[in-house]
Amino acid sequence: MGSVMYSCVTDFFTYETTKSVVVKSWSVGIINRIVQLLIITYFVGWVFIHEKAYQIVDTGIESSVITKVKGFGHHHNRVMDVADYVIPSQGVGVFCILTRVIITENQFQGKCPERGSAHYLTVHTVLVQQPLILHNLSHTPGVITGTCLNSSGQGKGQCEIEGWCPSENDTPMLDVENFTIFIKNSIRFPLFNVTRGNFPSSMTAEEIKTCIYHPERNPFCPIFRVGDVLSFTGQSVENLAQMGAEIGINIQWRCNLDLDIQHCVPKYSFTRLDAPFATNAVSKGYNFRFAKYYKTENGTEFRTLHKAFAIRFDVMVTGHVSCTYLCFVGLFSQQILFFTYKNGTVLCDIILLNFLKGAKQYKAKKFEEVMDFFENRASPGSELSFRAGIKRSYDSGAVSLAASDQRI
Ligand SMILES: Nc1ncnc2c1ncn2[C@@H]1O[C@H](COP(=O)(O)OP(=O)(O)OP(=O)(O)O)[C@@H](O)[C@H]1O
Repeated sequence: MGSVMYSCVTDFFTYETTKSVVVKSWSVGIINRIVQLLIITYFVGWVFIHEKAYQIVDTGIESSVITKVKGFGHHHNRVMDVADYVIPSQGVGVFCILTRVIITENQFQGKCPERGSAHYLTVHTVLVQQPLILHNLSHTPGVITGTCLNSSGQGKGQCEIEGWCPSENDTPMLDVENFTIFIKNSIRFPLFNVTRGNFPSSMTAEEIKTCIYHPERNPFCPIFRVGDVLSFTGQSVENLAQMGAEIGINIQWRCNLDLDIQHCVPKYSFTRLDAPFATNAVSKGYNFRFAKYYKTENGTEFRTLHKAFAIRFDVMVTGHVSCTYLCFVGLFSQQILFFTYKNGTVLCDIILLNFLKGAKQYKAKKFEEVMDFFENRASPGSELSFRAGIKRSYDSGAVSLAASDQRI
């Protein structure tokens, strides 16, 4: 029993290491060195210097965006505020600021002339010729009844529609240039567990209320003037406001964690996202309709229809974080344990082959010298030497092997 225990313990306290065979061959040796040189050149030149492989890079980012728009505008002698011209009003990352609204008040169900000009006259022509088609036309504000109103007697006039009356009429509005947008963006790089906000935590309420973003003078102010944002896109502000548009506000986080975390700051850029349609003949900008419904005292429903031209802002966040391996290990010191475990065998080999009593014998076992069979055949007696196989002679420290003339 005792001897079994003893053998278990001695079996447990063992160390395993790999055994290498050193082949002294010109041909294989040259190929080996050339391949090694190519691999080292590839790693140093391409992987390390060009691709910066000594850095850990991650583009995964978690982000949250909150917005708030402020400002006043005049429309039909009424002062409009944020509740009137920002949709939705909850302060999300994608929101619309109305720049022009066609308001058609007090619409009741009934029959009335369709408003507008040339477009609807064409419809009227079609009406006379093919009445059935008209029930399927989606661009009329109601169902066309087939009756022609206000006719000038020359085939021109207005179609009668059945639906919400009166139908909408074009009127311009709002000057949005001086509205301001507050953007609150918080991000996290999950790989490194680093969190950042788009304005300094030391910023006071006074500073935030008085600052306006400018790429050089005030790059970290989170308040953006609408007129500035539109002009940063390089587009005509009047055109954008007139027809509506989609504007991208990109917040780019490019952080190098080898530097102080204070250098991890946002960079803003602005683009017109619907630029490919800007010069189209149709659908140049962005607009939509919505209605507010009411009831009269006697219970009849009526509504106010809004056709809104709006600038839709889309706040997008992108991230790129880098860090060298040393910085990574510094951030995650528990990783060092794994690193140490992996490199434990290397350390043990160094001790075993250089510092322990009998290091020479261990080396002899670990590195076995074999002479090249074909090269050795050229010299007399060498075949025997090869068959004998092996000479295990090592200098202490480096693995230097000497050919043997010993024959068996
Ligand atoms: N669009 C904006 N333009 C200018 N300043 C703004 C804008 N939106 C918010 N702020 C200011 O930024 C600060 C932070 O806004 P936040 O909405 O978090 O606080 P608040 O005190 O509830 O804001 P509010 O002044 O709307 O009541 C406040 O001082 C606020 O006045």
